[in-house]
Amino acid sequence: MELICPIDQRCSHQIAALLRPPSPPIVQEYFDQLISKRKCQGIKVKQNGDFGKGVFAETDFEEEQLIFKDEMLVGVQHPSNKVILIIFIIFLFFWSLNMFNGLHFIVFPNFQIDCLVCSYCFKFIGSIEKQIGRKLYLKTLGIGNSSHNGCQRNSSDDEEDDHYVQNHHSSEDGASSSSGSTIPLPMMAVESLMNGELALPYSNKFPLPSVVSCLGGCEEAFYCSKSCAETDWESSHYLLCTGEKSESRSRKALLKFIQHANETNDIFLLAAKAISFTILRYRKLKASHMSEQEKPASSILGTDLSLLLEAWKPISIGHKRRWWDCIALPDDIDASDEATFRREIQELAFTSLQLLKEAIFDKECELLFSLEIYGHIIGMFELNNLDLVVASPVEDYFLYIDDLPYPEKKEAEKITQPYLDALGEDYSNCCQGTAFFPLQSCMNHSCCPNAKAFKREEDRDGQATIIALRPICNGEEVTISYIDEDLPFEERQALLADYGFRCRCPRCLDEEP
Ligand SMILES: C[S@@+](CC[C@H](N)C(=O)[O-])C[C@H]1O[C@@H](n2cnc3c(N)ncnc32)[C@H](O)[C@@H]1O
Repeated sequence: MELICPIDQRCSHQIAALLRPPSPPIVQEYFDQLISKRKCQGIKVKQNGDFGKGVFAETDFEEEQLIFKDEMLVGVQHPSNKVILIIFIIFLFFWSLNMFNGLHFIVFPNFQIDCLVCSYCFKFIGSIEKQIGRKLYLKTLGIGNSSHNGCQRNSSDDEEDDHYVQNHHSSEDGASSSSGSTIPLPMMAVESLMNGELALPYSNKFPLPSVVSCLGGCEEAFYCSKSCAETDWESSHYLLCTGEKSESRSRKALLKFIQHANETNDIFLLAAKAISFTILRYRKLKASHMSEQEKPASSILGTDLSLLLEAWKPISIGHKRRWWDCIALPDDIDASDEATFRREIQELAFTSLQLLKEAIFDKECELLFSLEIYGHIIGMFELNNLDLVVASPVEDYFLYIDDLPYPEKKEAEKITQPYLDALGEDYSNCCQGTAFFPLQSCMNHSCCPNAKAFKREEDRDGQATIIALRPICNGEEVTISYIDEDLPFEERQALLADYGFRCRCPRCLDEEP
């Protein structure tokens, strides 16, 4: 049965206008402004390279030098890395009623655990005690799915995306729990961490910003500052908040949409942010346009598409294809089943879109709710996203204790070791998610790259950080590797085929049989 999206049928011309790449002068102006805003004047986005857009050095860079940092346009923490707070609150409620009084020890199953981070900039927030206490609480609930330690990619992620892992320091040596499995802790000990009664030794060496609540009152978003809370609210959360002050059309529908995304693919949460971001930009543009013209809304109906095109510009600039056309065929799907697989992906996107439409539909921006647009937004994320990784201060804390001189270390460990044992290997879990970075997404691939996406010790938020792998001269293109470039030629080409292209970097041209 054919999927029919009425908006696609009715508005095919306007949808084609939204999907048409902006003209080169518009693209240039957009990136020049972005580079100036980011204060990364050492680079320029050029459009006339061999592979379309690319990032070029405008100065010389030394090996290991920071080339630029890029702020995400939209990003999400993976649901498996974040507590589902509704369950958490129910748990706390029963606990406050002393309904768990009979339970004197918490049993810690081997589940992946959460990181409490700012929902806008992804910095860790609260305190070392809150981070640890919360992790231990949640372990008792068994929230999350499969456990994987440290900051490695989820096994369900594509192997070919490994280049996008922004590694940070390894936790191979240093602090460790006394056994591979976790050791239960008395409930009181965990509770006193959570409510701030217990201060762990030396935790003041790792201060974290206090937790700021969501402006809409939801229990899913938390921030490191009022400014992050306000910026997130204005850029997309206003429509996607599930709290009392939510401006969504239906909170129930929104919860359904979120649940569906959590159960299927969190790329839908990112797509929802992109749509909400565009709707809110459109409303702002329209309001300022109206006040400039001093005319009522009805009189500028004819210019709506141009306002929507302007609001959509940051998304329109990203390289994109339809999700179900560009997604890599998983290894376990036979080539003869490819058409069915792609069809199922399209149906999944359609289901998600219907749920989102019920939750935040806006008649004036209805083009954004067409399946064609939804498919292209998700496809853009599929082709351009970078893994979001922020190292955990909890790991740093335990490493610090481990590095203390002997008498201090022994004293401190009397208190900290039971917590480390209860956390087990999960003590080093970092914040993980996925995000779209406008400048970084212009970087082309090379199998002999001169740069890498890499977080340094001081990079403790969700920004993308690009570092020179070797000296780079003024005028040279800055490239990263999307895959493991140490693989042989054919394997590299096979992995890059999943990105929809055959590599024509100097090394591949040289190695081509
Ligand atoms: C993330 S985008 C990079 C920016 C892109 N050039 C643009 O114009 O938006 C990746 C796309 O750039 C092109 N590309 C990047 N590196 C390439 C390479 N080494 N060989 C051939 N095409 C490449 C491919 O079309 C690929 O799908």
